[in-house]
Amino acid sequence: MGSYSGTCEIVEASEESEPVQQCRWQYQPNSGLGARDKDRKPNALKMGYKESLEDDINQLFEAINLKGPKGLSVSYQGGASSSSLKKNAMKKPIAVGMPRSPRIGGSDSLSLKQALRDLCISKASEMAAMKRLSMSTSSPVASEAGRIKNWFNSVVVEPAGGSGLHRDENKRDMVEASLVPEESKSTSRMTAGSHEAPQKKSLSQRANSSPQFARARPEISTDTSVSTPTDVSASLEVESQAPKAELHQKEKHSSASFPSCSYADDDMLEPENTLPGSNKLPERASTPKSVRKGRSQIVSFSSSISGKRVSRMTRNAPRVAKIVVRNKSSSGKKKIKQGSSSAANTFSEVTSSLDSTAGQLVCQRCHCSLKSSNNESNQESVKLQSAGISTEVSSIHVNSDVRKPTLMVNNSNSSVAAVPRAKKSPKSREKGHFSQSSSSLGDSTSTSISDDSNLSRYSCSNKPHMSKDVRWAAIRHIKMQEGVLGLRHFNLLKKLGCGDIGTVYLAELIGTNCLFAIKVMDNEFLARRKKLPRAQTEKEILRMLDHPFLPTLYTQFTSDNLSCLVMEYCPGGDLHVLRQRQPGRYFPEPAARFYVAEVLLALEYLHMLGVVYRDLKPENILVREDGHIMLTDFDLSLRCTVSPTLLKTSSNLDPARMSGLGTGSSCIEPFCIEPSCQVTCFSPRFLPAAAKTKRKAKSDLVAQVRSLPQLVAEPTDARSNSFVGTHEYLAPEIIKGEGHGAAVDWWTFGIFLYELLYGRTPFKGAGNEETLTNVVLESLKFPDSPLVSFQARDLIRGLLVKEPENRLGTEKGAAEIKQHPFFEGLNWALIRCAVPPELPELYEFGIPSMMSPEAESNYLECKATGDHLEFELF
Ligand SMILES: Nc1ncnc2c1ncn2[C@@H]1O[C@H](COP(=O)(O)OP(=O)(O)OP(=O)(O)O)[C@@H](O)[C@H]1O
Repeated sequence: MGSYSGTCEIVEASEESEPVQQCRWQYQPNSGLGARDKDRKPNALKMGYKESLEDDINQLFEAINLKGPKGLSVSYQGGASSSSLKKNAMKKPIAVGMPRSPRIGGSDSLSLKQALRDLCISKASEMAAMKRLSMSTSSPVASEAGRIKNWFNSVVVEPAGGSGLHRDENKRDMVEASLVPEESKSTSRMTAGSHEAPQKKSLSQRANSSPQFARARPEISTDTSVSTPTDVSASLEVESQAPKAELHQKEKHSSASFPSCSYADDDMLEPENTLPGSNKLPERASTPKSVRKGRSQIVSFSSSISGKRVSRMTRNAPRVAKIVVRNKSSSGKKKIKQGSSSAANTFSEVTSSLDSTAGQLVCQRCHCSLKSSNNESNQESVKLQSAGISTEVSSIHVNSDVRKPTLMVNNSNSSVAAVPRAKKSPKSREKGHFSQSSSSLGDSTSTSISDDSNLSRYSCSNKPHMSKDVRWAAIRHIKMQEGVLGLRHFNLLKKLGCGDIGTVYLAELIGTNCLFAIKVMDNEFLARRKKLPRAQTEKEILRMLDHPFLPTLYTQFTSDNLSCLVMEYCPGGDLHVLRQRQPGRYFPEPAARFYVAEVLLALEYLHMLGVVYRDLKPENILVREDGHIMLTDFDLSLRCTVSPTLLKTSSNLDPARMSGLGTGSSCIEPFCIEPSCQVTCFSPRFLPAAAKTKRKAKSDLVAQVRSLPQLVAEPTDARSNSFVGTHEYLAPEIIKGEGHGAAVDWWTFGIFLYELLYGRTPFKGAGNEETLTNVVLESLKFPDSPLVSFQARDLIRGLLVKEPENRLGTEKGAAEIKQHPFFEGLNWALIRCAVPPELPELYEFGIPSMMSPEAESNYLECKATGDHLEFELF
């Protein structure tokens, strides 16, 4: 299947300024327990900056206790003393059920501390808004952001002197208030808009010229997105002057051989076909099978459409942008899936024999150990790192009693790979698959130059949710020893998959037992294909992320012109593969609800960081070992500025009440799991103490929440004309070239939910053209089977509104969607503790089931000769 390389790509300026952390949350040792762990240890939550966590928690508990039992819907045993709380802070996973379930795991006892901790995790999105505020000081909208921030501070932030806990709570309150939807519109501005204005105009004209699109054409004002280039902190580079559409097609090679992979030669990458009318059009990449995986990137509308209504429209229009349609071949997709899926196998094997060393990292270079300050928590910290729950930061100290890590299967040399395992796989197979020679890598990367000269910038200090992950310590340790980190310090165990801009490997940081996913990108290749901006975009976005459902970037460096991103490894395969393995190839509704809910939180967080994701699809959602998700792949994302916009002031609010001081509340507990409090558990405590009944409390709460000042902190007005995404997931406004913004993510979110529930996307046609035509013109239909609830269908209907301005989420962001009845009963704050849908055994994702014997033997063969990895990467 072809893939087109682009000349009209996202070129986003790097945001070098380090975001100021206005609010952080950290987790104490022993807090890292997987969602499935039955025996949870007491967790201590630290909120705020430096204050003693235990003190704060204990104060909070005492305060709660003093207020009497009425507010506590979660039982804890042993009273409110700190010791008893610790003792009884055992927590069972909370089940996410269908909407009819009144509460999640309501019968289970919950750890207050655990709940608080997870509440904080779940509030990462709100924190992102604050982070974004602080980052936007240099943007043209800084003054507005500052004004709102100041206003907020004056209204809700506790005066100086408050404890860190209070301060944090208030910030949560503030952000929560911002999530309450209300009528207004955002003043978010997309910094790159100006670059795309010419294209936008022409594409709009083109779209308008097509009567077929008249009824579906959104009424988007063309003057909403243009900003001057000087505004641009992140820009789009569009070759809008070219009166032609140039399409570069690339066949994605996904050889099963390791480590060779991925990129085709130039001829295959950039075929250019000249069409009449001086327009260069691509050779169509219309193999229906590949449509699903194909992604179109910055393409003029006609690039892949010929004939039919859609193509007529586009052909009538002037071509102003180069076209880049990337279609992954079916074989390529399969290969990628193989790689992705096999990750689980690798993980199982790598971890299968490592229990004994799980709690201790042994450096094989200097024979010292990377020992957690809390040995007990060490293993669990690793267990939970992929789940986004942190434990104590490991300290590094020499340990004369060296514990050799369990030897990994390695058929090449003495390279040893061990890993603090997250979960013991019940079975281990595929011995001998991890044979990449570290020495060969070392040879090939002898000129490693660390990009990450300021490693501390990417240290855990900027990623609170992963701050206790031992991997930070492992990286620091190697860096301290070697000075710079390079590819030679990693033992590449396995290729996980190939993308358009790089290849992802499972890698062990040699001597540390720590596994990472390393994305390796050839800078020369990227430069030749004009894909450096995409790589840069991905890198910059990854650096910003700090969320349980998004990947953590540990470090980055350049080795021999190979740009490497060292990320969190996600062993569970992706949702696309997982869906295929479901009976009927669709997910049961509770499972679908779980996945889309976590994705929604990730999208919300991204939006608050000023990132429009644009490429949502099951393939980009990896499943962690614990069953929670990780949204990946940001190279097609759009970065824009976000200016939290005050939708509604509330002059009649008492600031003291808004700050949550001095009033009782039926929702005082941040760990409340009452469905009726799912939004308000983060809201200020302002309900009158006299609220007797739950119903009364709820109605009062709703009324008072409605009276809160409200902000929208998502980029509701961002605009781009790039043609990006995957055909079946493309929003109508992208296809029509009328400019798009964050609403495209809500469209794709609707497609995503539809696919999970029905096993297919709603507008899929026989080929790309038909699919695109259907997206724009066909009305949404639901199959009779499988049976899907009214709430789910209603949500999909709200999301798949063709006019973005009328689409659910467009005006007020994720908050609108979260409040849909489909999610009723789901406690967003505690979803991180919910029991994920059952996963097949990890090893079942592996190579044998996905790869032919022939391919597998090639794979092994190549691995054994992987001395020149760098030459075989691309
Ligand atoms: N952190 C990770 N853990 C495990 N597997 C990963 C991880 N990141 C990526 N992968 C696997 O590697 C494959 C390639 O990822 P990559 O992001 O480079 O390509 P892609 O998803 O096809 O997107 P693109 O073409 O835009 O780069 C993915 O399909 C995924 O299966």
